[in-house]
Amino acid sequence: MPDPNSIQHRISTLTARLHHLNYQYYQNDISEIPDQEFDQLLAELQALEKVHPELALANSPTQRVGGTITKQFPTAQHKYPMLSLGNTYSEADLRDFDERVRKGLEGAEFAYVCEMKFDGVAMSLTYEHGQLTRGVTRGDGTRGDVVTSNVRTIKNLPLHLRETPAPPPEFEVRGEIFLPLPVFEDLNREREQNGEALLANPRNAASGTLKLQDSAVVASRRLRFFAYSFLSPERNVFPSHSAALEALKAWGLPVSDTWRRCTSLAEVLDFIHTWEKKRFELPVATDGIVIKVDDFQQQEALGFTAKSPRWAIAYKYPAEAGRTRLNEVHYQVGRTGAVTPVALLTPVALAGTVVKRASLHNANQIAALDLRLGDMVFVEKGGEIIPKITGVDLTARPEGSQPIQYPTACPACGTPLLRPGGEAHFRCPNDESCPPQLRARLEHYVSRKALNIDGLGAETVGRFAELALVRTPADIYDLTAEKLTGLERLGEKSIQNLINGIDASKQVPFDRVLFGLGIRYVGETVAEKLAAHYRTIDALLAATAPELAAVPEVGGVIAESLAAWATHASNRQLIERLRAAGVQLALTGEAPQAVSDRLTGLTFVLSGVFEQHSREDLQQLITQNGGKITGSISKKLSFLVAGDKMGPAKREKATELKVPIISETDLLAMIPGSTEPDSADEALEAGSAGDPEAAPEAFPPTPSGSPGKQASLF
Ligand SMILES: NC(=O)c1ccc[n+]([C@@H]2O[C@H](COP(=O)([O-])OP(=O)(O)OC[C@H]3O[C@@H](n4cnc5c(N)ncnc54)[C@H](O)[C@@H]3O)[C@@H](O)[C@H]2O)c1
Ligand SMILES: [Zn+2]
Repeated sequence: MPDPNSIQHRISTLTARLHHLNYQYYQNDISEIPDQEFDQLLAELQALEKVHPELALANSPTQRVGGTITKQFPTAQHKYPMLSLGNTYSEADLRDFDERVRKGLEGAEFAYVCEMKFDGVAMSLTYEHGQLTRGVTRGDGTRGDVVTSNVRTIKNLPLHLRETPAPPPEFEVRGEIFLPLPVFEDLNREREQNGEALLANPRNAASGTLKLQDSAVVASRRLRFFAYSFLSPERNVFPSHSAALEALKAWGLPVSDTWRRCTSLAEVLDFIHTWEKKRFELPVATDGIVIKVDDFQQQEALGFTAKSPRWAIAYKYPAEAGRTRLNEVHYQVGRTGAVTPVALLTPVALAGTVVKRASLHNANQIAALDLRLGDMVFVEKGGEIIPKITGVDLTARPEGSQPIQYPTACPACGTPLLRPGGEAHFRCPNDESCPPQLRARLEHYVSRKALNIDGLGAETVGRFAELALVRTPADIYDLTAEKLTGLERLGEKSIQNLINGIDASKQVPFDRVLFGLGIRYVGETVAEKLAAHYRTIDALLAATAPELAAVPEVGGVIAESLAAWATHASNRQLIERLRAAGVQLALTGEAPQAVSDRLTGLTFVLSGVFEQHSREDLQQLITQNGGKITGSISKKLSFLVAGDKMGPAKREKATELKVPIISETDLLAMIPGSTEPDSADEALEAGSAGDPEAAPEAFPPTPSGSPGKQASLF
């Protein structure tokens, strides 16, 4: 018997991790890991909770639908909860599902309906007397956001239904809102040209669009809808799901005609195999198929778990792999000089998109794969994540090919590259004048989490850099309307907006300015800690490396990097020019700034002694991220954060009330940035499409976001 303490620990770690991933996924439209990995973690938690139900935390992600509601829209209660779907990647699991259904129906005959699983945003629509009256998102499954005016802009969605056969006076339709693939590709092409980060997938794009407040903008985005379920207060309107689908179609609702009624598991598997490749010809992203028991009475007999129906399951297709030729390796230079190799491939269709580039991470990986130009390589792509090369087809290796020689000089400025001991990346040390480094630093300076200059996005500042209008952040403050007049694509209004934005950025607090300087390893959290500790840039730059290293959260590596930065004359000069421009280089007020609202709606009790942070620091972290500290343990409490030497009474009470008990590490895991070594910079440099910055202006990763991908179904 394994140690129950370690199981309890694993359960609480998994719980916190999954809560965090759900938050990122539904609120911010960010997938930190591929779906398949997420599903594995969830399956592990389910398995542990099954064996140790007494250790399961209240609120467990195995019991809850992932999304929540936002503050931007009115909300409404769902008449019938909008649940999730159990899912699997294996045919063996489908056999088990079939077995369970068979048992549940006690040998009665039954049929399935197989449908494509559209990868968009779940929507509940109400029709009254044939008129569309309401559109509500899944939200937390019980309540959702009322987004009727946005939904009304969807062109293939009828506002009035056809009357034959007569629709019931009131009913609900559920379905998926999505962005057609060609529209998505257009959008990304545009973004690429503008130098903006690409949207990871059509689901993010659809979800971001639906969260917009301005329906006119939503209308311009060409969203579409597919209906896949019918619900009504009147029972027995239809005998079966398939009959309902036909009626929906007759009323004029868009129903994808890809569905099929299957009378055996063999037919279901055949459907799965048929669509495995063919689905990429559809104009909509799909990530699997949904299998539902057809007969409504049988559905009712089978019922639901807390989270999903027992009469349906989703089969998800595994990450797509392909084989194509490696033509070239391109070397990108990032903000801190790190050189990232990117493979340029003969275009290959993979997971519904055309893949032309794949990440190679670093020189070690090229060597490990023994890659050669002209090789046929295997490329893999999960739903979201940037494609990667997983191997070489040695049988197709061109004759006389030579291992790829990693460059010894910077591809942009020619400076010999360095590879400090132990690091994976080669670096261009010419941080003072290597053009891509300068440009990336400017982009970082104006980015949302740094100075967030209105009217001056990454794309514009990049253009200014190319035109030699700006070289360093200080040059931004020398821009004037005269200097900008006459530039292409920059009207009078934009110029005024930009100048106002630059002016407003002088009010941005010191910690964000410090972050904006783009000093290696000084990420958001470290910048905050340093600003809080030293209060002024002068005090900070006067500190020695050992002094810096003594600040909580600031390790030796960060300290060395900062101290080295401070010794450069050009950096000192930059600071003086920013000072002269009026940029905040010292903390002013006392009140701690909100950093995020990742913990909004959550309450915490801290108890015991903590290892990594003082209790005060943890309290501050929680409040800065929107959470609340309360004194006593009640049923409503979201989490008890247990430190060393926590009193047994507290633990007992929390256990009794089923309040999840989490560790300091679990808490920190919910607040990204609080634990990461700030070399997360490296990941950003690679320009990943999974990058948190991937959804800027046009698709705000809404601070108080709304559910992205949602499950509905009934
Ligand atoms: N990568 C991550 O970090 C991360 C985090 C959270 C969730 N996820 C992914 O999201 C999934 C869970 O999301 P979910 O709860 O929204 O469930 P889901 O997406 O797996 O399944 C339910 C959804 O399928 C949709 N759907 C599409 N076609 C349908 C059809 N024909 N019939 C019925 N429903 C149909 C519905 O909108 C419903 O919302 C997980 O399986 C995981 O892969 C990933
Ligand atoms: Zn260089």
